[in-house]
Amino acid sequence: MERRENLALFETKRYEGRFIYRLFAVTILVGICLIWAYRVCHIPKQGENGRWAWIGLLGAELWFGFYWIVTQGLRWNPAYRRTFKDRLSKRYENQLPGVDIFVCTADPTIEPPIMVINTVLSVMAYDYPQQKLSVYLSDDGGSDLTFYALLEASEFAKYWIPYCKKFKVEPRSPAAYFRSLPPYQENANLTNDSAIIKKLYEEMENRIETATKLGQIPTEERSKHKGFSQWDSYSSRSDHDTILQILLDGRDPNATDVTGYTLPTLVYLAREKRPFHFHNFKAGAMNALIRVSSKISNGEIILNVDCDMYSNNSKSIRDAICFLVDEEKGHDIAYVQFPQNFDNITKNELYGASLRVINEVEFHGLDGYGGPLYIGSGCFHRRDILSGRKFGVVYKKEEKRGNRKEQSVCELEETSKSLASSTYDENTQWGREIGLKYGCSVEDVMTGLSIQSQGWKSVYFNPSRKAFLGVAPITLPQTLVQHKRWAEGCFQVLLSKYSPAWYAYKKISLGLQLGYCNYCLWTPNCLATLYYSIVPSLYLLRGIPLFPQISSPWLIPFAYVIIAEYTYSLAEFLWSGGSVLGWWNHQRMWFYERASSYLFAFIDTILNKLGLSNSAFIITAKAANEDVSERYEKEIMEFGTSSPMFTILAALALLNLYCFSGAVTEAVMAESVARLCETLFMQILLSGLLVLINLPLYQGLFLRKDKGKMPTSLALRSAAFSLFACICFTIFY
Ligand SMILES: O=c1ccn([C@@H]2O[C@H](COP(=O)(O)OP(=O)(O)O[C@H]3O[C@H](CO)[C@@H](O)[C@H](O)[C@H]3O)[C@@H](O)[C@H]2O)c(=O)[nH]1
Ligand SMILES: [Mn+2]
Repeated sequence: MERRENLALFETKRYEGRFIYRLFAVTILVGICLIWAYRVCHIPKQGENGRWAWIGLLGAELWFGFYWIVTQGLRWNPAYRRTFKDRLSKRYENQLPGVDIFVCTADPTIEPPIMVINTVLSVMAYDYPQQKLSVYLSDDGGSDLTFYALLEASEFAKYWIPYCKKFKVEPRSPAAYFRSLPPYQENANLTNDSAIIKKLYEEMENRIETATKLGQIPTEERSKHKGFSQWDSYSSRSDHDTILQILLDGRDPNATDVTGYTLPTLVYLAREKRPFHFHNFKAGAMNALIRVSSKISNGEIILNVDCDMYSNNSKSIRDAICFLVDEEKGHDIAYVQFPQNFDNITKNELYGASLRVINEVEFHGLDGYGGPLYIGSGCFHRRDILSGRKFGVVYKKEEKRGNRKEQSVCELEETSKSLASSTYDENTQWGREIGLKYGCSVEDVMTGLSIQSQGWKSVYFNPSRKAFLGVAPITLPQTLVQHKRWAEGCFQVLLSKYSPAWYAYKKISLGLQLGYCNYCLWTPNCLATLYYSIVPSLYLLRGIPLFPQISSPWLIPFAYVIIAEYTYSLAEFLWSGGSVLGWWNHQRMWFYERASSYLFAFIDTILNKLGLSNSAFIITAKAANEDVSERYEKEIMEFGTSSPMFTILAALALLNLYCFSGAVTEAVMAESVARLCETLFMQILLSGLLVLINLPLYQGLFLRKDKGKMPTSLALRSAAFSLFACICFTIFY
């Protein structure tokens, strides 16, 4: 017999080089302490120039140093996982758990139905016993167009799934698969099967796109399916009954694909919406899905994906199950989170949307301390834990599916509908102790933290063939708005009952607490960043030094920390598979997010706490017009709209341009370049770097003519504003 270790369904490895990293981190910490010491020892005396600016810098540097320590929780102890799917098949092939897959969509215009059903098809075609698979589409848009597309998909699936199995197709989203075929196959070399399936797909795509464009479904299609009658009582997307339709029933012996094999169950759900009942965004949708699916398929495992995140790896469901059914270590694991990757990232990732370092470094770090955050899409959960099972309570395998067998599809639909009513949650524990948490714009992070705080572990699995690919935002305003929602949500978590800073204390490991805080403290970063990007530059304009002179030994810790940290961050980025220019673009986004998204998130969270505003969920667009897409492909920054975020970014960029050029001109005129460099070197460097990183913004303000440039009114406004700030400062200081 094999030894027990050889039979484990997964293994965990620690990163070998972590000791070298730790040594490096200690030297940085020494540098940081020396910088603090310099600030404290050299505070200008009362009445001397720059005293308050100096104290402010001390505050900013204390913050940055503290935040740097927090980020160490993500790098100190990374873990890497590997699964053994062959062992899983050998031991469990006939007793694999049922898996319910939830796909969420919310708006047919910014989440086109054709994209949604490609995701649905990709998860229907998982390499998994089909009778154990159920796919639910939750449509918060309540759109008959999306329903129509799903109906089409349920027909196409009968050809697509057997085709995928026969040819071991990857990826199993038809659109992505046909895109991935090399061009020469386009015409001659397509096998007969491929040609047929491609034609079927294109015809379906055509019908769906036409309907979407016209905004209505052909009458004959409408009359073909009784499901459309549920829209008769529909008045608007925020006011309608529950619409529930079991399109394919896995129990039905006639619901088979063209080769006679069972198809997965496929369900369309638009939960009830009423104008006077708050629907809690995605968390509300997920909770309705948990309840409805418990009646219909009651799969032990739940996978959630966003409607744009198709499965790129037909095996990942088995990977996840290796963790959850492992006899020795499996029962402590509540969820398995896969990274979120995107298939529309350009070479140098202009908007830093790849989440590269988070995926390749930081989440492995979290995994070393008890497991990653739950970040929504791409996460496999145990149903009973989401439904409120507490850690330590012995799991009783209850009778599955209840009396489902005796019910007809119609009965089942009718009895399940009430579970998706808009008032179901009222006066229940849903949204609090059961299901996903309400009231936070990152419902997932808060839910994951409360699960981990009970004692459960989670697992991060990052296979080399990416498990899920989605659509990243392709304009600057979309990116900044998405980051604002994330930052605001994470800050809400910090201030909530489930705060990683106090609630989780001693419930999760210190490393994991730091890891959570790293994200939960994104928002307050805006203050120190704004301070650092404004004050030293203004003082440069007045010629007042705020950093050590170039000949002073105190410059060494500054130089060391800056050079070592930037070199490390570049190395980490390259190691994660990025390019040098990609890193540079990331640095820009780092600055933009802190100076705008996080600032607005900060203000909104405070207002929210004071009861003065409500946070909304602004859904990220997944489609764009050709003009915008073209500029995205060329990596030209897209501004386009007038947003208060841009006013701030533009004002900051221009302020630094004035200060930098002002200082340089003065030095050249007074022929005192050497003296200037000696005393103000760090400030020149800082504002010079800010000018350099803002080059695309200056172009957008003054040089470009296309539709993606900054609006002229905004350019004038921010130019005037920053000029005014500089003049006031020089005159009145
Ligand atoms: O009222 C709503 C609003 C949104 N959604 C769905 O939620 C998903 C995420 O929305 P998206 O606009 O794509 O937000 P992202 O910022 O890209 O989403 C990330 O961040 C969210 C908040 O943490 C997570 O829920 C997601 O899974 C994660 O991919 C989409 O499928 C939407 O259709 C709903 O179902 N109902
Ligand atoms: Mn998304």
